[in-house]
Amino acid sequence: MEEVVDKGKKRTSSALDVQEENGTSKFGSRLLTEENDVFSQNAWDHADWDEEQEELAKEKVSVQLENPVPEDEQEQYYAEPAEYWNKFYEKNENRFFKDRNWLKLEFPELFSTSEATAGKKRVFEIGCGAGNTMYPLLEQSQNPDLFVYAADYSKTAVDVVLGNKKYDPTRSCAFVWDLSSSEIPSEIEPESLDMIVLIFVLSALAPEQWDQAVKNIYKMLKPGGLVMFRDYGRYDLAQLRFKKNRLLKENFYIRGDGTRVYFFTSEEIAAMFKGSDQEKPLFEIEQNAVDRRLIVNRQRKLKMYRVWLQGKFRKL
Ligand SMILES: C[S@@+](CC[C@H](N)C(=O)[O-])C[C@H]1O[C@@H](n2cnc3c(N)ncnc32)[C@H](O)[C@@H]1O
Repeated sequence: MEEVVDKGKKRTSSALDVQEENGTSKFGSRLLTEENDVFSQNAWDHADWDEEQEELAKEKVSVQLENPVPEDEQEQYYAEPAEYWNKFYEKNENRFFKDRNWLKLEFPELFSTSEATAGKKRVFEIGCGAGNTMYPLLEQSQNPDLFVYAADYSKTAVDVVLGNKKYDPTRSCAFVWDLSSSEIPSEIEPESLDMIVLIFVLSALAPEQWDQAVKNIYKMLKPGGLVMFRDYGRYDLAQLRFKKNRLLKENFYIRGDGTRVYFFTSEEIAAMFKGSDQEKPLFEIEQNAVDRRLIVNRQRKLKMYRVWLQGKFRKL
């Protein structure tokens, strides 16, 4: 099992170092029952989050709020955000392909599309990066009628997907597309998809783009189609580690490599998928969970929390 540990080194944040932690069972099973045992291992699942932690987190965030990115520097991060991801993929070459044991455990519905008897299924991985969902799904697929689309607004990321020797145009299609754009991609028919995968991508959008993103997702899914979502939660250690002059807006930051990241609450996610200007909700929420893990640095006696949100939303 891969653990996230704080090596206590000084470093600048990058999109590479903040998104992974694998569990061997649903949301993990390393339970801390005796507080005195806290430094006896490196990580605990379902960690309690008490008032003291909440206060500490708020204090850190209030320092960040008082010291945002200088106003005259902010515009560049809104102007061409995909450029920073292009640089990220140029620089990191193959280091971003992750072995995701948790994917199948957390999203069995996704993998049910790959069963021999599943029939015609269409899945779309948005913000696909290197294809961290598409490739494992296709690799184990027994379903000749499964087709997987993958899109990213970073051309370099899409080139990485296309350049993978496992890329198979008879079973998949990768292309450049921005989730926040006003049109759905020409490759995809309205109401044609069974599932959409959003793993660590909504967090890269600016809050004013959420609405359009959800509209696009809604438009592409069949009625009854499912969204699989996993992303950063409020007060994740990656948020609390941000130093001064990295905050663009509340809970929205610029990493050292120029990529943007938002830290959500589950209430924000629920509101987003209900749809803002609709009386009738767009999606039924089947799961909207907080996955909180306590990460311990035994040497430095430090306690930190990873906080992820995970959701499953069904188009009504
Ligand atoms: C943190 S990475 C996650 C990549 C992949 N989903 C994974 O989990 O490995 C975020 C990805 O979303 C892409 N992205 C960010 N904003 C996007 C947008 N508006 N439209 C499409 N892709 C976007 C980035 O280029 C990047 O590849």
